[in-house]
Amino acid sequence: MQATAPTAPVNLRDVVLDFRDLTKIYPTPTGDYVVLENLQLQIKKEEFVSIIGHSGCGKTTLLTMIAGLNAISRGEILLNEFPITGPGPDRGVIFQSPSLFPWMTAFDNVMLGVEQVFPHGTRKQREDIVKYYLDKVGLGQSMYRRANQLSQGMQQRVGIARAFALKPKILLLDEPFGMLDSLTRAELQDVLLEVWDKEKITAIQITHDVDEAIFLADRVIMMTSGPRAQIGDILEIGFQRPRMRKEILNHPDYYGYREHLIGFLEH
Ligand SMILES: Nc1ncnc2c1ncn2[C@@H]1O[C@H](COP(=O)(O)OP(=O)(O)OP(=O)(O)O)[C@@H](O)[C@H]1O
Repeated sequence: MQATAPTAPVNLRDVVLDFRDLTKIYPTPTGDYVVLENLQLQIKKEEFVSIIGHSGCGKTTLLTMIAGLNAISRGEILLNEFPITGPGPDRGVIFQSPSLFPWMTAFDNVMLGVEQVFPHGTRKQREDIVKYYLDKVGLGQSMYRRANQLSQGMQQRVGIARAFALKPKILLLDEPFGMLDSLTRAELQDVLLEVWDKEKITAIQITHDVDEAIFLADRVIMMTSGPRAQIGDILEIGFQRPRMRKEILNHPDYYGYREHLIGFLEH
């Protein structure tokens, strides 16, 4: 299928990430594997974007290139007009598993990153940042418990607190709730949206869950299946913010959005 990217023109002043002819090729023993080819996309400041697509189409590849952790083969990604060439504190990542130091408290796990990003503040200022975000994700009473004494959902709350506490310009989320049961998943979607609504940083999230994409995103980017994956379609989600789960589920547009996404994935 030849991909098109039917999207409304974006005002260039609002663009924070600009993907220009982005191509990724992995060398393999049987020859080059072209995962993404000539991908074009613009993401706006303060936008929440979800990316969905079949397994193996290149979503994580795309996210790790934005993070600067995976080399770009051809084309470029401009971040505020400058090409991405490596990782930096302007981009924060939340992975499926938050990789905490198990013997350290939730507080110390977040503090570790905050000390690196804000070395010039006072100890008190750094402590206030850590406490503020742990409180926001609902860990006000548990911040001095060791990470290995926390449930998976609580550990991911620490991951969310840590990512926001480092004050990135762009938040990259690689299936952050993929390992959680559906109840915890819904809880953490609410937590994420609550913190994000206050901070309004640009967020790009990979998910396999169409309901999650609709609940969280301003736009859902649908990727075609690889090899040579591109943007197949883009769906604008018009729900007002802040979003309440119950209102969204009862909204007359909800099932139209859902059918659009499922229709694309089943195509
Ligand atoms: N380092 C690598 N070397 C060679 N091929 C790779 C490498 N990393 C990923 N690939 C291949 O590139 C393709 C895209 O992988 P990627 O992990 O980006 O897909 P994805 O859409 O995130 O998949 P999933 O939804 O299953 O997580 C896959 O076919 C994968 O096997």
